[in-house]
Amino acid sequence: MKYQSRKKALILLADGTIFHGKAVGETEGSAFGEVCFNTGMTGYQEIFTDPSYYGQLMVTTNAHIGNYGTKEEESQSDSVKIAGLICRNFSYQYSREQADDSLENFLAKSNLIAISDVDTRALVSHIRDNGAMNGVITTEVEKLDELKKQLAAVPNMDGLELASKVSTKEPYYFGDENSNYKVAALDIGIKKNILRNIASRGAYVKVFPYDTKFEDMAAWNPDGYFLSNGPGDPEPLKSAIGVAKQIIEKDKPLFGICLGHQVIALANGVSTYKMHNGHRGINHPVKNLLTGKGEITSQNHGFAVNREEAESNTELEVTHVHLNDDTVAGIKMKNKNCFSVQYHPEASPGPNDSLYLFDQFIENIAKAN
Ligand SMILES: NC(=O)CC[C@H](N)C(=O)O
Repeated sequence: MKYQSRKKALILLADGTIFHGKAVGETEGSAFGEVCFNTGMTGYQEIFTDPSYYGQLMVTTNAHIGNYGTKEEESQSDSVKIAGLICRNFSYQYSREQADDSLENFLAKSNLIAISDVDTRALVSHIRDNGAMNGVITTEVEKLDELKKQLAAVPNMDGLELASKVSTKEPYYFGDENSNYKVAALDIGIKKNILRNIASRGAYVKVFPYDTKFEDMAAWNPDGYFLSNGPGDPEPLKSAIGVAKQIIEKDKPLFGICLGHQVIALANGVSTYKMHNGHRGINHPVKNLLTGKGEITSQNHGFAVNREEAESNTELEVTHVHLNDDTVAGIKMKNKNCFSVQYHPEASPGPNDSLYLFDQFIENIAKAN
């Protein structure tokens, strides 16, 4: 066995609770962030590279992580985006013919701090009962007092703007320029599989940096607009909220996913709030109130749209609800070409029940043209 005497490691939570573990491979150092957990049994590479997780320490509840290696095309962005990994059993060996690397090498390329052999069931129960909180994972177990001080200075996710940390610096194109339609996407943390899903339905996408003005997007003359998923609190995203307001005012086809959905709600004067614990997994049940059908969805969010405000807003209709806790899972505007969902129809990872939403977006664009 390669790592018989692995270094001691631990996770210290903001409330002082400590869980012990061991360093993964050559991992050394400390990583701070908001501790959150994902219950997906597959899709670790997609999760680790999803820009929405920027600044978060990821606890994977599946008992085995790494056992099918990694494969370039499964990454949802150009690098690992989580702040650190906490897992139960880390597999140094992998068995999948198509894999092109081990998870250990994949994470090492990003110098990610990862710890394993943690009692993740106890840790998840603690977070579920006490709510989302910051933490630090470390191999510097002798520096506990210093780490406690540093941890106290880590900002709370509530109120934190993070889209600027993951957004593209320059606009870029995705798809076939001879497509039927043009979609302008505001990158506040976009996942690759969203781009694939829009492009494969006959739209050429231009991706714009998070702080692009509406006029600069409109100058490309797009047929529709897209607001992406992304990390952090939606509330500080004043520029994106302004862009959404202008798209809505012009009644251009607009679709938003997750952070983009929250931005659309805020553009309509509906507030968002930090949840006790977010939804992160690939088996979240949602009901489509327009069709009465259920869908099993991929989710990853720690904020949500205020349901009472959304329901009493005369411009809006709540179209989807989360069946576990009745939170808002989707909205549309009654008299505008605009809709959004809190979850991830592009999956990656997760089920494909909700792919119809991309078809709907393209139909909305077609109707408007
Ligand atoms: N996946 C996302 O877009 C997440 C949105 C937002 N950062 C939240 O946690 O609620």
